[in-house]
Amino acid sequence: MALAAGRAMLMRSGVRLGTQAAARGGNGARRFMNHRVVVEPNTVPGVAVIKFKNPPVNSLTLEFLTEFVICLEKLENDKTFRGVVLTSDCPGIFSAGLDLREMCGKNPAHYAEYWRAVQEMWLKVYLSNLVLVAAINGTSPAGGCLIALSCDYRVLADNPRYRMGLNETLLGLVVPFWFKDTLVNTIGHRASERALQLGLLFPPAEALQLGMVDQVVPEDQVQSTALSVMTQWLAIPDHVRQLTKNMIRKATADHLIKHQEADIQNFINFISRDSIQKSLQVYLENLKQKKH
Ligand SMILES: CCCCC/C=C\C/C=C\C/C=C/C(=O)SCCNC(=O)CCNC(=O)[C@H](O)C(C)(C)COP(=O)(O)OP(=O)(O)OC[C@H]1O[C@@H](n2cnc3c(N)ncnc32)[C@H](O)[C@@H]1OP(=O)(O)O
Repeated sequence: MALAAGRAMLMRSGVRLGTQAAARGGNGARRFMNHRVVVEPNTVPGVAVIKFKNPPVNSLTLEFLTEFVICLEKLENDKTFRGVVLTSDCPGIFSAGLDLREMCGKNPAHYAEYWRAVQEMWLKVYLSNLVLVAAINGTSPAGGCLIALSCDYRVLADNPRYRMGLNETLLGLVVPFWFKDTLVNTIGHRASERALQLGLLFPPAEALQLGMVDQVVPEDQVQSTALSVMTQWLAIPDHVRQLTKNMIRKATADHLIKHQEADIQNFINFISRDSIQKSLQVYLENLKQKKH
């Protein structure tokens, strides 16, 4: 169902599924390539590595979200895969979060389509039957952080330039309740109150201390650590682990599922306000200015 919706979304946004290519890597492994998401089976049996490849900053465009959901769905349906490592192909950036241009100067129909894609991506990641390990090899604000928080385990590169957190208030945005729930479930209520209101982005040592990530390792060991953690998780039989994960996460996901349409309407109303549009434009302008 989500796959069909995703395909329709891709068609609407002009992305041709026929451009997906399959090739053989050096180790003979099959390697699926979309435009923006690369899926590589790994040397660890049953484990794939998804690399985000939406340069320059892996922002979560509608096309990216659609490809990502389709990739995850394919891996879930392929019984040879039990775990996935999520990482980035863009140096120094895991994901810059939601694509600000998708939320700026568009019409309500576009905002509705975009927000549904964000919701569907989160539900797919958060409730995945696969073991998901985030190998966070770069900065990950807001929506990028949400993806990592929705995985089962997080390994972050020990680079003081990398920051992680939900910084929505710094953009003049209110954090969606399910982003908030995901953070609270990870770092607890009090730490979330402070982090969310101040829009804090944490360097690795602080992210570790807060429990936002599970491990901080040297940058060149992020993926290998994620793969060895995966081996530990895969030692548990899938069905008991999946039932346990579902038991823990279901209430949080159901909260969004129950209010999905209202959440879309709230998003449209909020993002369409002149004051919010101005804030986003100023934020984008500031990103440009800092280059000069
Ligand atoms: C009451 C009801 C409430 C209902 C809910 C309502 C609203 C909530 C809605 C949404 C929640 C929002 C979630 C989000 O994820 S918002 C996005 C947050 N992301 C950020 O703040 C990151 C911004 N980017 C950066 O800080 C930096 O770009 C970087 C990631 C640290 C990388 O820095 P670097 O110096 O390497 O690159 P540049 O800054 O030069 O960027 C290159 C290029 O990319 C453009 N860009 C960067 N980030 C984004 C983005 N998120 N979306 C779109 N485009 C982005 C940047 O502008 C540059 O473009 P250019 O054309 O100038 O080359």
